[in-house]
Amino acid sequence: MDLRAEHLTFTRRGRTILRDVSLRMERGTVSVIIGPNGAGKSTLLSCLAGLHIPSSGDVRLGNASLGSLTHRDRARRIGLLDQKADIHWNIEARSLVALGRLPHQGRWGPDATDEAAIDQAMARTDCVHLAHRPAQQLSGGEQGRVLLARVLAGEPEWLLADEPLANLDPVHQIDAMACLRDVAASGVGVVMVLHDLTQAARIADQVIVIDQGQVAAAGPPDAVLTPDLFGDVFRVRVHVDTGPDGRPILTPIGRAD
Ligand SMILES: Nc1ncnc2c1ncn2[C@@H]1O[C@H](COP(=O)(O)OP(=O)(O)OP(=O)(O)O)[C@@H](O)[C@H]1O
Repeated sequence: MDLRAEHLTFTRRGRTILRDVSLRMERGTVSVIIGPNGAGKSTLLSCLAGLHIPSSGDVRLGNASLGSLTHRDRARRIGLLDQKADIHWNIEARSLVALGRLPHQGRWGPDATDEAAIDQAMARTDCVHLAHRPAQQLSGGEQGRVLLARVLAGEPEWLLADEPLANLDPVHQIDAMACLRDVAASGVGVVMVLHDLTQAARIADQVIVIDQGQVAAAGPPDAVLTPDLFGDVFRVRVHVDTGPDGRPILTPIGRAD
């Protein structure tokens, strides 16, 4: 079952933030959205998660319009790791992760399946030792891992993540990327916003470039991440190297203009 934006336009306070965006993402693959600041990437992710209602066009999950799903069904099927997911109240890290199971729970609270999903999500994101720490007191990177665990605990069909590597140190960036790749390999559709071009080139099956609210390009990394794109959309020159694994390393080295 795929996730599609069909001629999606989103207007807010008289400004058109997304214009006629059409995209298709498949389960079991990783799609990475890149683009300059303010291009509309986070807004697009919110539309794909069903949090913003399109001004025109539609977002469809298989044959169903997102707008036709109940909140609970949508929450079960789509997990969103938000860029601005602040932790506003004092709660232990494990209890925060447990919130990710809410769409699955009956009236009697978490059962053994829920507890196992919570534990597994915390293990995958290296958070087990943080379980009883107040989430507000964790570092930015630790909070990021706990919040990723919360989304994973919900075992969604679709995992949408806005800059999931923000604040993570190198080893946890590598672990998070491997975790998201594994999640996709298990059949989940992963869609994420990244700023790091090298990480995008390494993990993406499909790279989606958003510029000024429109799709500038979409396709496999090799086809999309070209010198022309870096110059036209990002306005930088990029040095391309090949890593020991044969995959590209992309380093912005100067302004294009
Ligand atoms: N609540 C809002 N009200 C009005 N305009 C908004 C709102 N949220 C976002 N915008 C505007 O929509 C545009 C796209 O914002 P968005 O956050 O989607 O961009 P982005 O590509 O994710 O940027 P960044 O890389 O800086 O995170 C920006 O011009 C932003 O100012």
